[in-house]
Amino acid sequence: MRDCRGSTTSCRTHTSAANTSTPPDGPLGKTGANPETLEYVSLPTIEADVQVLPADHPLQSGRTSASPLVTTYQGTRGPVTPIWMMRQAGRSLPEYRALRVGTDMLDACLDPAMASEITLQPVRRHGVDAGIFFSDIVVPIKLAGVDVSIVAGKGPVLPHPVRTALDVAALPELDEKALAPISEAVALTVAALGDTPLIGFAGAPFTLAAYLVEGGPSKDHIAARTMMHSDPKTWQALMRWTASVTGAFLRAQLLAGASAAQLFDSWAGALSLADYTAKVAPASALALSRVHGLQYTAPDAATRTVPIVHFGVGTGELLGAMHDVGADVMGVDWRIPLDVASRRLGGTVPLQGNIDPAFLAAPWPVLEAHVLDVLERGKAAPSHVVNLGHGVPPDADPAVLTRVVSFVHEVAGEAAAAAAPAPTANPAS
Ligand SMILES: O=C(O)CCc1c2[nH]c(c1CC(=O)O)Cc1[nH]c(c(CC(=O)O)c1CCC(=O)O)Cc1[nH]c(c(CC(=O)O)c1CCC(=O)O)Cc1[nH]c(c(CCC(=O)O)c1CC(=O)O)C2
Repeated sequence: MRDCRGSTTSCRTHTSAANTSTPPDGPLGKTGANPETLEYVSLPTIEADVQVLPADHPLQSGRTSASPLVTTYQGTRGPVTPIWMMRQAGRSLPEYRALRVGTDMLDACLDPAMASEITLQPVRRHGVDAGIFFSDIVVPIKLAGVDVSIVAGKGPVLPHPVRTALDVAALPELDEKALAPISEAVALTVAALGDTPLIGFAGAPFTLAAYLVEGGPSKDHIAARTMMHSDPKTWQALMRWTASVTGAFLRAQLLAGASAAQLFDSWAGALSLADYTAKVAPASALALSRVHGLQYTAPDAATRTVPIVHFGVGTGELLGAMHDVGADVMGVDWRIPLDVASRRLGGTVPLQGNIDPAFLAAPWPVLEAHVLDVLERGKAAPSHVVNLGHGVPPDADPAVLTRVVSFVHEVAGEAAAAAAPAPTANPAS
């Protein structure tokens, strides 16, 4: 949790202890990258883009600042263990499938009324503790003017992969006015959500760059990892571009009313720790610098920043490095138990996760035992928001998802009741 109390002008990004030098205007702007060698020498110190959230923002007006999600992300354990699920909106819901008939995925993302309605569907149905904005990680790339589409059953496809220095130089800058449909959809959603927080999200620079270089989904991201090593200058320019568009996308969602942010580096698990730290982390820090400085006054009068979650798949070895780019909360996939993840993070970082999506189709007693195990292991962290270890599978049974949400709320409620002091018999006498 970053509490900017006492800070007059800025709240800086989290930086690594190794951060010693700050050469002016390196390849990532005012960062710690060495412009001579084009190698990152340390995590950058980047000045956050400071801005006080508008008075009617749900965090500033107090609608969501004391919600279970926000306070748990800030490290406080309350009587409710909040739960939401990645991909809670979308194909698992019949109401989504009905609404999407005849509308292309990216068109749906850019139709404010439709994106808002889809975001609200799982909140109404499941009673989750947050909405996740319905969009996609490639939306800001599309809004910048890059040719990208989402092919059903395959994922994002780019007919012109970005492979050379010229390709990178030709990438169009994102005109932030193009983000208007995103801001509009978020504003509509937040108005309907009341005191339930909305989470904004974006893809991290590496995961986006991997799509751009490969031209679509791939197993091992070998083309992207090859560019990283064989043409570091082009790689850095590409990472700078992706950091810029994705940072702007996330910032627009938060300014328009989202109460928390999640950065997805879904494919970072393909990287060694050394490559992640040297070639990727600085760009993720740069993207997050666009949202670190968004401040509000909390109910306890402290100046706080919007909570930021960082999530990746297969990133058990990278947890510390991914936290160091400036995350408040670490999302954990199903591969390592939460108590192990917490230990790796020094026991000080709020966690989110990590029900294995494979259990959703198991008989209820098997799923129930798994959820209880996740809740128990989550106690090792300062606080815990329940989620899946990755997205809801498209064929998941929505009734099972609702049951998991009620069960998590119930178990937490029972634990809180058991911990409360026993009521005194006949207090009047
Ligand atoms: O298969 C994949 O998950 C990756 C490829 C893929 C992406 N968008 C896509 C697809 C095709 C598909 O889902 O079938 C295409 C995509 N994005 C989305 C949907 C809706 C759905 O899953 O039914 C769909 C399927 C659309 C359809 O065919 O109807 C929406 C989406 N993507 C995402 C989010 C954020 C979230 O999960 O909470 C959200 C919105 C929130 C929500 O649905 O509740 C995030 C996303 N999109 C994407 C990635 C990259 C990850 C990866 O490539 O493994 C990631 C990050 C992640 O899930 O780890 C790219």
